Amino acid sequence: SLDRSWQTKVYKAEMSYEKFPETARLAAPCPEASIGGYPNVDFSTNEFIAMCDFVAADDTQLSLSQGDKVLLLNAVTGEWWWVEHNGHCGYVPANYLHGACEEEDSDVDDPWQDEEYYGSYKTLKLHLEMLSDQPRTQSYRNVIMQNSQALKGKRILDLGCGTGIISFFCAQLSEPEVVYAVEASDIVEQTRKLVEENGYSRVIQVLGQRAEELQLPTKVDVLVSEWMGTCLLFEFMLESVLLARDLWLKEDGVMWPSTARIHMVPCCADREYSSRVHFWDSPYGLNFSSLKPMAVQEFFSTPKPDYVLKPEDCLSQPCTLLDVNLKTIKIEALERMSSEFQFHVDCDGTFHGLTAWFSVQFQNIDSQEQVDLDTGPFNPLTHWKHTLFMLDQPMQVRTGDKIAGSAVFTRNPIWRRHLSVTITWSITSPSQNTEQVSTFLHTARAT
Ligand SMILES: NC(=[NH2+])NCCC[C@H]1O[C@@H](n2cnc3c(N)ncnc32)[C@H](O)[C@@H]1O
Repeated sequence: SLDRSWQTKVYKAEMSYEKFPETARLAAPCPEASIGGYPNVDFSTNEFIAMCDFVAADDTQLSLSQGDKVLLLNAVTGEWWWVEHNGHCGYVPANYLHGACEEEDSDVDDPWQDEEYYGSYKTLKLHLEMLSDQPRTQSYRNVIMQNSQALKGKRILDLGCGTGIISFFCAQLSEPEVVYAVEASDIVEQTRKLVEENGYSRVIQVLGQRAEELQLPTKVDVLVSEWMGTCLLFEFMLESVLLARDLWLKEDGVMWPSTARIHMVPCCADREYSSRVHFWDSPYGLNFSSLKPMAVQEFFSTPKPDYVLKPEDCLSQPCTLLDVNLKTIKIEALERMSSEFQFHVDCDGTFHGLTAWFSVQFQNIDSQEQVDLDTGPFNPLTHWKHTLFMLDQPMQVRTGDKIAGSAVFTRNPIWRRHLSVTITWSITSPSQNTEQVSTFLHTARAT
């Protein structure tokens, strides 16, 4: 029979390895690292911080609130650690905890990992990938074309301009008074040359600095930026955009994108599950199935940021988890964003995981229309692809079943470009009228 109890899984979305692989060395391994074989946990300090609330499921576990400091007494397994907090001891899921440092600021000397981050944008690789992404780049071009009249004589800030493509669209398709093209990585030297060689030096002013240090002669009418990362938020460049908004956008100024949404859908991901887990059943006729739990742990405790979801693998209509208004959202709201969801399964199949993607909308200046860039499975694929959150244990679901729960996006209190996603869900069938029989934590240790 189908296990109907609540499941919770914390995915630590430290998926930056593709972008700046050096991050791996940031969590310096230490001699004790052999405890339970965690490659990246720094045991030199036994103080850890709870990265999000944890509700004990029984009296052997210890409830914590986000930010609580605990003492690690025994890293019993990769999943459960025996810790002490305010005189109480108990088990806590290891991946709810982040290595605290004695002096908060000294050990974490680069919480934004800016060296790796801007280092990854100084070469052409990522800029080629972004410029080659037609749906992405064409959306910005369409917005500027549709607002060509409204942009006449306006001051525009293009934040994180990269090679300057958005600034070029503004100068080429309209007649703004000025476009401030701001770029912190070394690619900016090339951008300066491109502006010169394309004859836009009178309109486009290239500023080689971080948005955080930006000094402009006046406020601007339009703040346009392509800041979206995997799962919308990853990299948290959004914080820089909101900072620039608060400092340099006029009261009645326009944000492009104007709104941003995260969408999610339950899906079948049989190929992914088979190739990583069922593989161990009988490689070369041998029984390696005892490795399956380790495979689930290793491959499914972080989201897969480059998944391509096919429409036919969706098990229900998608839902919108977050809907952010970029003119009004406050920076502190980014620390923790949560949302309930409810999916009505509309086809029989295997529920392997949940896939997320984002869409952004650009509000026209002089009309109600808007341009929509939707990176989801029903639209042309973009370089962001989709983000797959795999369950540890797939479940059979049938038409009419309901998958309900919540997703919490928790920004990493220490590594400021990272986030964790905690997904809690339960499945109920029309035939079954049982309430949730128990709440148990299904966590996975992230590397
Ligand atoms: N959509 C994304 N995920 N990435 C595409 C835009 C990122 C571009 O903005 C630059 N960039 C990112 N943050 C900043 C900042 N705070 N100040 C200036 N440039 C920045 C970065 O160097 C890169 O060229």
